[in-house]
Amino acid sequence: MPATGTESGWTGVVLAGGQSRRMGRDKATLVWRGKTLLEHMCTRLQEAGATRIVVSGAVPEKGGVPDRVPGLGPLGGIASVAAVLDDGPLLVVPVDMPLIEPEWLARLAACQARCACYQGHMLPLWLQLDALSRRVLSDVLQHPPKDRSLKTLHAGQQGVFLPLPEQAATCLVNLNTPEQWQEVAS
Ligand SMILES: Nc1nc2c(ncn2[C@@H]2O[C@H](COP(=O)(O)OP(=O)(O)OP(=O)(O)O)[C@@H](O)[C@H]2O)c(=O)[nH]1
Repeated sequence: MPATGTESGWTGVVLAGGQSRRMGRDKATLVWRGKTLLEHMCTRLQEAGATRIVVSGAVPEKGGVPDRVPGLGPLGGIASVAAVLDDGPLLVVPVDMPLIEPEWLARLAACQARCACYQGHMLPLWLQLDALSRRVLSDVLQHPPKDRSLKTLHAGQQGVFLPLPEQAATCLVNLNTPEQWQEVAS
């Protein structure tokens, strides 16, 4: 199990699989300020209070929980991680948001919200898993759904979002393309 930390508290999960097609190279291994994006995200989660970090996706040289059913995107990655961990709280983040502020992750981890939102838009990858979403995830691996959107995890769960305030905008930068990467790296 490629995890570090203790068995108590909450587990931070970094989604680091996928194809990085738009970027044209593996986003997890891009180096920014002397560290890879994957290392940055692990650090952010630790700073937010995660007592264990798990990487989702077969990341070369870093270990990682491989996707059990390839091709299901982030939903499949999260389901694969949830399947190998105990029932403790999990907080999931993507690998490509290096400006994420630990403060907001800590707030999400500390409240009952399932997911953060900003200006009315859900941030589906800032995700906290509860018993219900774990049940949905277990079905995902056995019966892969047509709709692979993470929104399926939140169906019928309106009103359980943590709204991020205006000042959180800067940490929502998502690096998907070489242009976005250049902007942050330069
Ligand atoms: N474990 C796992 N993680 C994934 C998978 N697809 C995407 N991710 C992760 O989910 C987050 C959002 O990914 P996207 O930007 O939507 O997809 P991507 O594959 O990284 O990039 P594109 O190919 O350009 O769409 C990133 O942190 C990815 O590393 C997958 O199939 N498995």
